[in-house]
Amino acid sequence: MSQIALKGVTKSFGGVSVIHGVDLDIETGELVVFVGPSGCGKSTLLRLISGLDQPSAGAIEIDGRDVTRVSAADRGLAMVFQSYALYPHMTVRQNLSFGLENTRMAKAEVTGRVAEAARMLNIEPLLDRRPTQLSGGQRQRVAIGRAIVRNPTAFLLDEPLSNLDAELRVSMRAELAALHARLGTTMIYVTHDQIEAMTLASRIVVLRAGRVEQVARPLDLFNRPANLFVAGFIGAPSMNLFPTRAEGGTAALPGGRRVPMAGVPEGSEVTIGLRPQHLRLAQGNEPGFDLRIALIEALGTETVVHGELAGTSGDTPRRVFAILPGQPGVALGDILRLGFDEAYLHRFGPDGQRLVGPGRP
Ligand SMILES: Nc1ncnc2c1ncn2[C@@H]1O[C@H](COP(=O)(O)OP(=O)(O)OP(=O)(O)O)[C@@H](O)[C@H]1O
Repeated sequence: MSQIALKGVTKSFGGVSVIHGVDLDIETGELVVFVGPSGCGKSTLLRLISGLDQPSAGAIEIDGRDVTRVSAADRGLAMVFQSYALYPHMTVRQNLSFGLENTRMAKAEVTGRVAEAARMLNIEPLLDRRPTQLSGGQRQRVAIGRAIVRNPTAFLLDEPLSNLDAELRVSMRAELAALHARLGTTMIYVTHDQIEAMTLASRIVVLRAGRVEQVARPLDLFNRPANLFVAGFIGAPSMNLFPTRAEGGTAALPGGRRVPMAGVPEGSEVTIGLRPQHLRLAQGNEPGFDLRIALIEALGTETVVHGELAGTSGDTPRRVFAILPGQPGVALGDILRLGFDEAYLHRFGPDGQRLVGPGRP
């Protein structure tokens, strides 16, 4: 039995439908991350699970109990927001204990839980300060501490790190991963940050316009995107997608190289995907396609090349990204011939869904 289950959950605001029949099962102890473009419904879905909003149709179950009409306070979940939402007039200690005192918990129990959370989050020296006397990272720790002391069934985190600077995000990300491993409590986490999603998640839920596009473990999502949307959304820079046509069991890529494309009707419009990191400088006479370099991002460990397909006709030349290892010594305007291994090809059918079959992952 899943711990948190969404069954046909739908949400409309003033007649406008924003969540369209979402089904989702989350197991105990998972860290599930919601990702998707701005406005796709990540926060709305989290608020529906938390009980801050009510679904228009469908049901939400926690530990087998239908909680669809149960108030947020009685669902046993704890929410952590991007904005921290700390009480400014209270000390850190009071911020941590306030919610528990309201439940009439015994004082000794409250003190014990606050001390344990403060120790876990390394905020013991800050207990007598007010939020204005804390850095952003410290405030976020307090917000997480306030969730921990409640000993919730699950944590719901809405972009908890997005107000922090880049360096702090990285360290807080590691702390959150360690915290999750230590507590073993289910977490549902909304983020815009793909690195956060890839590194933290047990499974990622990719949403688009209020619908689930794919639910999978991070590397499965990267290696086997279910459709063109997920292929283009996961991975930065994005997967290169080449629309083409199936002819005689093969399909042509720019530059003329033909690759196997069995199992689709002759003449179908298909798409071939190649990740930037799977393109490499062609060896000898190896067939490939020619890219004119339009931009170079030299990162030291790797070089991201933005190229235009040489010989592309029409007004907008096709952009192709390649990630080359190290510092290959390329210059703007150079023409590179890029090759690839067929094992790395992604194939999508006329409906945009991944083509799977013998010999294809
Ligand atoms: N209270 C509301 N009233 C009306 N429309 C709303 C309300 N809350 C959200 N929406 C709409 O629902 C859609 C989903 O919003 P939501 O905030 O869940 O998206 P999101 O994926 O979290 O976006 P972002 O990544 O930008 O935070 C949007 O079109 C938004 O405008």
